[in-house]
Amino acid sequence: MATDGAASSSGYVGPLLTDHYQLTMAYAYWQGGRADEPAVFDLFFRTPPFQGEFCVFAGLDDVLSFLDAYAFTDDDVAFLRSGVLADADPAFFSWLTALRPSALTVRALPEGTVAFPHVPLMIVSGPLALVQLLETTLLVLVNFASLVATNAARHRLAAGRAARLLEFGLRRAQGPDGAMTASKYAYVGGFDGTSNVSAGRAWGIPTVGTHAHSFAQCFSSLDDLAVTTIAAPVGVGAGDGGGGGGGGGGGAAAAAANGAADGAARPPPVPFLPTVLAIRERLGYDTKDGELAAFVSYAQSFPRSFLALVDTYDTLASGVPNYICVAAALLAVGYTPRGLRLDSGDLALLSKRARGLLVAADGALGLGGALVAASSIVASNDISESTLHSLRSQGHAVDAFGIGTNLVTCAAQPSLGCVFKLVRLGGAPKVKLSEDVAKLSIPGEKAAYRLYGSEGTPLVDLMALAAEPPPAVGVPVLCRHPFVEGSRCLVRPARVECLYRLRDRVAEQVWALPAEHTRSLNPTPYKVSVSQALFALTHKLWLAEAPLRTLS
Ligand SMILES: Nc1ncnc2c1ncn2[C@@H]1O[C@H](COP(=O)(O)OP(=O)(O)OP(=O)(O)O)[C@@H](O)[C@H]1O
Ligand SMILES: O=P(O)(O)OC[C@H]1O[C@H](OP(=O)(O)OP(=O)(O)O)[C@H](O)[C@@H]1O
Ligand SMILES: O=C(O)c1cccnc1
Ligand SMILES: [Mg+2]
Repeated sequence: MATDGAASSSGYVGPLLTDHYQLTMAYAYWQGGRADEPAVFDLFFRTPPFQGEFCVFAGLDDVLSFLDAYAFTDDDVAFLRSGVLADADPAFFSWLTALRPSALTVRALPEGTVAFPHVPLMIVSGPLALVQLLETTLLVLVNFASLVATNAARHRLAAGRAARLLEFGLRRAQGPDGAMTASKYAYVGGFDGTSNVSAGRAWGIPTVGTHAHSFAQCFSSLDDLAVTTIAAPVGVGAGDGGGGGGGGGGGAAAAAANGAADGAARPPPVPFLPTVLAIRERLGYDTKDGELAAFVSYAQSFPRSFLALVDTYDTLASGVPNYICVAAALLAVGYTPRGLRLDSGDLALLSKRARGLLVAADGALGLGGALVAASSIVASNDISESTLHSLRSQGHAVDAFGIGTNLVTCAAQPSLGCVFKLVRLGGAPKVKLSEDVAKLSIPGEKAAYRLYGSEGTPLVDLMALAAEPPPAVGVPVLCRHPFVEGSRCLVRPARVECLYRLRDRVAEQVWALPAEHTRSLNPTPYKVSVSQALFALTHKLWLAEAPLRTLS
């Protein structure tokens, strides 16, 4: 994904995009002479989202852009002096403006890594007060990005590898920043394109689009057509205007086909409406003229990427037959149509019936399969992960799904609970205690490894102390449940992967996980473990730090 010139989704990202208490703590650390003590914080989640067992780590690109530019400006300082830190020693502000990201070390999973609970997604080391100041910003940059990337990956698992997935959520997202972040990280999570043109510009994500109901509504009869011809196709590959699914990039292609781009000599336009009407006659369709006129008009503008929304009036009685007439006429003229979009009703049933109509018309017109092959069926309308599972189990003929609201708003779970916890200070490991065992933090500066079995599938993630030697291939390593003493196993890895290194794209990783960890209903937990040394340290610290209550 291109990232140049698009440092982050939002203009708000900077040192003041933090919680008030981070600044007050930083001041107190500074005043107490502790600001520069070397500290290590882990950023991790405890519970995977969507009642699943995995999360796709995302947001690193935005985190690194934020850190690269990290510096308090004079304006920032003036604002803090006017309120948040009104009574602070002026020398603190000199310290604050001198802060630079070069004092930090960030170890992180690569963007798009499949991650599991408690294994740090990022480990940030540096002066205590500076790292503390980063907490909220890193969390806001990682939480939603990872949530939406995970949501996208789950939609991908539900739709299957072959389906094209198009993100249509801009109008329904949580504001412009939510929309931009969702478009960006849905792509990281495995979507193929977005309708969001600004995201296309910012990150090079392919943009796609069909048309809305309003376009069909604007035509009442065939008399609404300004012309009845279509530009003659020019050059080779007149019909190949890009990938299937939603139409993309058709405008330039159509302009060129119409001879509008450079004014160069073009062949004269060829008759089109008569061809469309002859096909309608031949197939014996009785369809709405206004809708047909709309499709003809759209095809005239986008002859290489014609994709029609077919449910404005009656999907099977009018929309699909009208699409067939225009698409077959495009084929007759020498273009390749793109497909149709269903946006209401029973999408399994309608997609199969639409495919049936396409097959029948293709046969009746003697097209040898060209109409069927060219015509992608796109479905939209409040599609969710569970709709995709249901459609798959029913059987359907959809080639591409346009998904908005449920994807970008993460309606099934609106937030991810990543946290940022101190695990080491001035050389000493630190824990945070909790009544809830799953909320205990694992102390110390850690390394993490993914251990693979002989079949190439991941078996377990192992956290160890950074100072420990890494596990070796073929050598059994004791993997202990971080919290449950009796739960442990010996793993003889066929492959050992250090998690804080470059990895494959997310799409491959989610499919590589055994299906029991990725199924949508009651998935089996993936094993996350700690080494014997880290287990011993964790439990020693818990005992040392936990107050011993006297009951009387
Ligand atoms: N075969 C199917 N199995 C399961 N869910 C489906 C199936 N077909 C469509 N859906 C889903 O059912 C819901 C249908 O919603 P609703 O009844 O509000 O739409 P509609 O009446 O068909 O269309 P609209 O209200 O946009 O005109 C959508 O979430 C859609 O994705
Ligand atoms: O349903 P989503 O997954 O959010 O996908 C985006 C929706 O946005 C568009 O229409 P819109 O919903 O604005 O109008 P409509 O309901 O009349 O189709 C499109 O036709 C989809 O239905
Ligand atoms: O291009 C489309 O079909 C589209 C784009 C955004 C939202 N709904 C549909
Ligand atoms: Mg809708």
